[in-house]
Amino acid sequence: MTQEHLNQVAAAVNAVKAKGKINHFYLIACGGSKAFFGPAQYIFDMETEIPATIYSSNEFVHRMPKALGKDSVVLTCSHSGNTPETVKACELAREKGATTIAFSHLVDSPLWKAGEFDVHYNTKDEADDSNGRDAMLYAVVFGILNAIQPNEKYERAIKCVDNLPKLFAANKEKYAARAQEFGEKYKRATILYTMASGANYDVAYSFAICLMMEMQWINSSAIHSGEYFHGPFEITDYDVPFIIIKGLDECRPLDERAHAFCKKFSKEITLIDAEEFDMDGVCDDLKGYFCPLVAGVVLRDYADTLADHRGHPMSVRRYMWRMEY
Ligand SMILES: N[C@@H]1[C@@H](O)[C@H](O)[C@@H](COP(=O)(O)O)O[C@@H]1O
Repeated sequence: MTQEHLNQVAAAVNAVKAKGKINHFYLIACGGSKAFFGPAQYIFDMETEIPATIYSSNEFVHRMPKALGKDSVVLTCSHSGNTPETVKACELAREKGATTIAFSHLVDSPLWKAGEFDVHYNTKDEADDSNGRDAMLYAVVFGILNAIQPNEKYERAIKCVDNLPKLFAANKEKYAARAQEFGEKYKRATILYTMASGANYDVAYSFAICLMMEMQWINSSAIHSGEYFHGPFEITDYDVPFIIIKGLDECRPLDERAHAFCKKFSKEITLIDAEEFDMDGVCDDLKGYFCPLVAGVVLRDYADTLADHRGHPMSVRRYMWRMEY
């Protein structure tokens, strides 16, 4: 991580540390940026008694939770830095006296100006992943946890963040052939469901709403592995494709159960079993937390090869950023 990035993390963490009391962590963004906060919410939930809630930005703007105030910590993210509802949410939270931390790829963007503490990240095509979005988020999350309830576990987690580039490269390589196979097999698919739970649920969610619906115009929906049995499993059939992520956290039994049922009736399951991930350098008690980051990188490659086989670039949009909405 560059010194500049380390300074940004330190400023955000120190601001949270300086608060006498924290009543709530609010994690606010839209679409893929909202999904980015999923694992962070899971970590806060498992590691501290302070509640952490994810909001879609516009819902936050319209709801304005009652507990929001000077004791709150608000994390926002906008890749472009320009999504109006995210900027507005950050402005309102700051007006209410909350400590606002804004993640964005774009320095000096409207979100950057709205947030009190700004954290920049690189995209995956730039420089290296050590200043990437996942690295910056985990450095802030574990930094905050270590500041408010010091624990050597968080120090190990912060060290693991430096290991992310290696972890990502190893797993991309490990899954490259499977990604190719997936792209070829499903290039004519008209629907692709994703299933996961726990820390990985939002990886399935962003795969469905961003990578498939937004970027490939393929019908998709993320199904929570626990919720599968409460409605969605009725659509299971031999020709209905599912991507199932089996995670490494406390919720893995939910994924196991969904997979065990689904494979009886669907012949179209793409299983991403995190037990197979190369997690070299990640301590056992942290694997569940780092797993969604690896799953995200692997699934991005699955989507990229699919796009390639379909001849439909991931960058094409019909409506997004092209008109008023
Ligand atoms: N795939 C997502 C979209 O779902 C989302 O609407 C957008 C939010 O934008 P931003 O992160 O710039 O606020 O980001 C990505 O492109």
